[in-house]
Amino acid sequence: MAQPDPQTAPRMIAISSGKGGVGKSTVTANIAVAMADAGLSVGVVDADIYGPSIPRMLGVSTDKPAMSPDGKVIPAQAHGVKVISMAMLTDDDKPAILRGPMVTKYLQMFVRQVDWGQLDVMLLDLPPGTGDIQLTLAQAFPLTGAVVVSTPQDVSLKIARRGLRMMEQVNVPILGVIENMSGFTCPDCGSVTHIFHQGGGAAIADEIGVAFLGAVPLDPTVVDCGDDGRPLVRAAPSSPAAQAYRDIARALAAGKDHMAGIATPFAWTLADGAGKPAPAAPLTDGPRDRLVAIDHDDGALVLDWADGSRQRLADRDLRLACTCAKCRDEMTGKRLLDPANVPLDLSLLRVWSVGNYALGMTFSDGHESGIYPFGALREMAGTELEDV
Ligand SMILES: Nc1ncnc2c1ncn2[C@@H]1O[C@H](COP(=O)(O)OP(=O)(O)OP(=O)(O)O)[C@@H](O)[C@H]1O
Repeated sequence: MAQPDPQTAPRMIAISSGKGGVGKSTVTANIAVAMADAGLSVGVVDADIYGPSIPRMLGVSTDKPAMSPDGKVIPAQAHGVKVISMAMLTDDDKPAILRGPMVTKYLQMFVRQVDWGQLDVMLLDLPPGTGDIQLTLAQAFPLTGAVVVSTPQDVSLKIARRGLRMMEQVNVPILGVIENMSGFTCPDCGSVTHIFHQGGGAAIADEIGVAFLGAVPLDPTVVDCGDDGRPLVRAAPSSPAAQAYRDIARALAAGKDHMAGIATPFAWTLADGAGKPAPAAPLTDGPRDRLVAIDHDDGALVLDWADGSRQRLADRDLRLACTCAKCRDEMTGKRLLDPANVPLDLSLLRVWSVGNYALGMTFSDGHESGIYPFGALREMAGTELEDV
């Protein structure tokens, strides 16, 4: 598999929320147009498979998309933004009833089988919650990071905190928190009055140690704009909410987090070295569970971590540590794999990235269903040398 070029791979940003109706899709549509207005090439994947609303908000047709001569789906386009959505593949009044694996298939298709051209930024409007689709995305794609949208009410903020923790667990960097419907914009004089609590989004961002990207005021015009397919940044560019969207878009487009750690995705065949990721520049901050280099030497995988430590994990130990459903009972955690059945001379054949948070491996006994999260690898007893 070809490695993405950090210079040309788009920033892939997931827009998420702990609960529905907090304005995540409205934020996505507006910051996409604000980024396009700033000269960036922007694609939006409406990953809200069960309730797609991006086409309506951007005013794009939900007709079945055309195909390019090389068999790719041609995205719709509006306000300088390319869009693909489930709404283009289903009838308006038929809900998408899909099981997890089908959702994964569609999302893969939306990202990889669409004729996006050269994008600077790809925004993924996630469905609300911390379920299957969010995990699927984190596993399947090398997300640059995720943004969490919340309203100022305590319940919404509490749920947002859960979303932030989930992203942390799967090693998706959190680019920041957006507080939406924060204060009310008077339709007559344009002044903003804080009718709910204020500052909860900033407090959560502070608590988790991530950026607070901005507060978007409640503005009745936003609703009409969403219904008319003309985002607020176009319909009322001088309103406080439009200004807030533009500031958020600028902060997200300029982030310095891109491709921190080794570039993903990669698939490395050890025998001939094909696809081996190049070492990344050392990181001065960020999570310690981030790989900056990977090698294989004398029957062991050698992992260099962001905090400067190096770990050597023997091929056979890695095979024995597999926690897939064939090797470990999912309910009791009891090991099902009998070490006597694992050859002493077993070796590692292939290593690949799983999202931004784990490695997949093929061993010489043909086993390849295990996923090794970075956190779990770090906890494995190997030879760990601090500060090499
Ligand atoms: N800043 C705002 N001021 C006023 N209305 C807003 C604002 N942001 C969003 N809305 C309105 O709130 C409603 C919900 O917004 P939206 O569909 O973007 O939420 P969502 O979080 O994507 O919801 P879901 O994911 O559950 O579909 C819409 O009617 C939208 O126009």
